Amino acid sequence: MDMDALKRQAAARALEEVRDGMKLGLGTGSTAKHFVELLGEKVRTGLKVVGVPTSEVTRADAIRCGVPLTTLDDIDHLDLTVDGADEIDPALNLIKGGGGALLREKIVAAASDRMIVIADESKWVEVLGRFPLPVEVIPFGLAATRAAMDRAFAQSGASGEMVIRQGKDGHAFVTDGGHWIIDAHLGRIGDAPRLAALLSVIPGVVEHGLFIGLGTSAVLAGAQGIRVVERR
Ligand SMILES: O=C[C@H](O)[C@H](O)[C@H](O)COP(=O)(O)O
Repeated sequence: MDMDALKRQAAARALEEVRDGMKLGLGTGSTAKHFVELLGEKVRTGLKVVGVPTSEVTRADAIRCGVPLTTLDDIDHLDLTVDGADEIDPALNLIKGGGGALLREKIVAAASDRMIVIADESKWVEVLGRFPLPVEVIPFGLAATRAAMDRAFAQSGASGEMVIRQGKDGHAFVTDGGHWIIDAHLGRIGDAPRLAALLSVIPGVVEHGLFIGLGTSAVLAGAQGIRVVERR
């Protein structure tokens, strides 16, 4: 079975958790896109929900699929967020932001009672870090921010190259919030909660892609079927 079919299976399993009247966070990425499409099918057959998209791309997808939308300016709390991830560890800590949407994704997940992470099995890892960690930064003062990030990596026992993400046009990739992304190639993040705390206090860091304690369950689709992992 191809990867895309697995992603859709995970999305379909998460959809089973959606109830009438729910306020939903709508994730970003190729896996979350399946969820939005399947949710749209349910809405067309009468399901009443409202969604908050985590990116402009997801907003456009949701509109195309007929999913009613609202914002976290109009409501302050969500029942459930369904989103993908770049890596998931056994504590359900995540790396997110491969698609550049980590800031809105984290705001939305933090405003939700529950976050279901949907993915194919390839995203499951014992230790985070093989996937480059996306860190959203303010372009102003970038050298100073990079130096502070380097110190944070060292203090948490990690190290690696930092690369400013480029867009298709060859210029710096710009997030929906107007910021840049540094991808940190750390290889191994031995203490993800500590690194998350250290990165969070750097002034030029807007947000980082470590999601600690936000995922409440993961739906993983693989060749052997679907596995649901609850956070302990
Ligand atoms: O910024 C993007 C998001 O964090 C995505 O949820 C993540 O990159 C996973 O995307 P995909 O489902 O396409 O692998």
